[in-house]
Amino acid sequence: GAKWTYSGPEGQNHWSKIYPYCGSAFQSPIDIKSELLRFDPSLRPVELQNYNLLPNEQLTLGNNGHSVQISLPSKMHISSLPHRYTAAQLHFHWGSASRPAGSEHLVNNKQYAAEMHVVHYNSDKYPDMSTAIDKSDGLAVLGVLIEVGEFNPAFEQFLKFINGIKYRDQRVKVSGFNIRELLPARLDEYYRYDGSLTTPPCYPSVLWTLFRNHITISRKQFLTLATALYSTHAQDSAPVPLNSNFRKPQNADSRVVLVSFKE
Ligand SMILES: NS(=O)(=O)c1cc(-c2ccccc2)cc(-c2ccccc2)c1
Ligand SMILES: [Zn+2]
Repeated sequence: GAKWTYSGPEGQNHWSKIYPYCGSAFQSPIDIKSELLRFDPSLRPVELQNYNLLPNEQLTLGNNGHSVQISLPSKMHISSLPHRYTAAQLHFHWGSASRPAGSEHLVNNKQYAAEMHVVHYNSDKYPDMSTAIDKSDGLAVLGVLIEVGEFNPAFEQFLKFINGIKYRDQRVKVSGFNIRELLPARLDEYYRYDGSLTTPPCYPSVLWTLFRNHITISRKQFLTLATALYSTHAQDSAPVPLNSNFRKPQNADSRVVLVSFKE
């Protein structure tokens, strides 16, 4: 990706100078506060197809300088939305060893340790992700809040290879595994709102689904994620650690956040 960072002279307060949408309405993430919520009984459980990948399926685990991402096969898709949304990739946002809180969405002002995003695009209407990325019904992202707690075996399936992608643009192949195991048990309880990419170019093209329930990873797993990576290339003389890669909460404006659950 182009030159943008989360802090400093190219940090998030300056993104809108190069990427105008970053200063526009309908931005993500937001702090999901109780007063924004409206229960919507029509919100059905999220239905996922082909998330249980077999070990003979190869996935690409990569460091794009801003996050760690896993490419996903196009047979994976969301089938419970008005259009089919086909999976593209998943990636993470996290804090740092000294300041573990690094989720992008907050819930009533609570910031979690990290957040996973599973990015899908509307393959009914658009031929590929780059066509869909700036369309108002282009993308659907599933967000999962992550807390430090119990060890997470599913997380280990890719975390054990993270030392192979320490530097920007490094990639390794990892075996397929059940991506459903990275999600919380309850896919019927979630927040839903219209928002944007949380990174430049910040297109307001995302239908956000943030699951109510968090998943956990161990402190050791969190520290591995928070301390293993650099945002610079291997040959750069001044390595820059990759952590605290989260955008701060944006103005909710007059947006309502729909919820699929009561109480
Ligand atoms: N945080 S996010 O979910 O809004 C997001 C979505 C996509 C994305 C990915 C594929 C198709 C379309 C959009 C890419 C990023 C990204 C993160 C780090 C560095 C560069 C880009 C972030
Ligand atoms: Zn993201």
